[in-house]
Amino acid sequence: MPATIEAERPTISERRWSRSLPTLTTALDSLPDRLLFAVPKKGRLNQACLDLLSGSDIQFHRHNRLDIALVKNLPLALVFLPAADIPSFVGEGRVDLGITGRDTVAEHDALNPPTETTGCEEIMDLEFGRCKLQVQVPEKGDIQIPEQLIGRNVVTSFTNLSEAYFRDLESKQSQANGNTNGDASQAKLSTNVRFVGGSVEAACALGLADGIVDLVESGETMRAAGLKAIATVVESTAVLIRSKHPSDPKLVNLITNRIRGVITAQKYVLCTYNVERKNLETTSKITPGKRAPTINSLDEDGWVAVQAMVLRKDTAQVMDKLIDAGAQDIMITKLENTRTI
Ligand SMILES: Nc1ncnc2c1ncn2[C@@H]1O[C@H](COP(=O)(O)OP(=O)(O)OP(=O)(O)O)[C@@H](O)[C@H]1O
Ligand SMILES: O=P(O)(O)OC[C@H]1O[C@H](OP(=O)(O)OP(=O)(O)O)[C@H](O)[C@@H]1O
Repeated sequence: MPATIEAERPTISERRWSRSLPTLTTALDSLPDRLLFAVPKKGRLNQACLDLLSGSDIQFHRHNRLDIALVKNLPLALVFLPAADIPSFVGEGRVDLGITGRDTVAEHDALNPPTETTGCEEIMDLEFGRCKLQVQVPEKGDIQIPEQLIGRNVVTSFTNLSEAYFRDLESKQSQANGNTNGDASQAKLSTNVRFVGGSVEAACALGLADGIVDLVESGETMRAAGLKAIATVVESTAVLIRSKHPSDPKLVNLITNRIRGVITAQKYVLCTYNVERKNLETTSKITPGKRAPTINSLDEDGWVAVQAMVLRKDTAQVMDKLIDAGAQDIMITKLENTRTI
């Protein structure tokens, strides 16, 4: 059950609809008039996605254990799926829109290269869920570079990306050794890449692997397991993706604009201050705004009031610089929502 979105009482037709739902597949088939939007059902991206839907005024009621929710105020249905499966559903056009990690899209594409009609199109970087898929080895071991893992055991949940990564390494090494017999990239992989679904970091200590390929955010899990990173395979954040031919492109645009508005509001704050007109050129360079700062005259001769959007992460530095440039009465206001182009 989503924690931050307070569920409203379902309508009678929604209750009937959910009672009549035997499986997810038949449910999807019975929703021809609704755009389908996949969101991670659990895990690291789940809560941020629910917050994004709430900020975008996408109202829904999710019944306990049910992986589909009808949206009350738009012709949309949410489908709750494991993050790693979302690129397949979107890429094959079964679902129109989705939010997942860029790493999962890359993992899908490594096995199913996009064609003119299949594959996912990235609409927007959502700037949360930032992490790196990295090659890791025991900190105290003898392996220092990924080439030393060639021909050895590697464990991961990202087998397609890992195989592609080691295939590339093997092919480069083979060329460096002067091997020109045939296409090295088609040769059998000598590195043994094996799949595990979770707790990948335990594989080296348990003797299952010489190295792993796993996600790193803070690095705490990696260090706690006595591992160190020696290479990065992919850098990832959460992304909004769409299928190549969504059922309702206009609605896709509307949802995209709403989500972009929420993301912008999270990223920026509104900075207002008063400044003497003679210092305005300097302060405008500090706060150029997204397009240009808004400037209003003050009732006091020679003074103006300025408003501009500032990146939230730069707020303290911008305020320091404004003070040095002669600005006064500086205020920072949180943005609830935005619609900018
Ligand atoms: N430590 C992390 N920090 C930031 N983002 C992460 C982290 N781990 C995973 N992610 C992102 O979240 C996506 C989903 O990963 P997660 O491990 O939450 O999935 P899950 O397997 O569905 O959930 P769970 O691990 O709870 O079973 C990843 O593909 C990645 O994009
Ligand atoms: O660098 P950190 O901040 O420590 O995060 C990295 C960990 O997060 C993910 O696992 P998760 O906790 O989602 O569980 P899992 O091992 O079951 O996938 C990932 O697989 C790492 O183990």
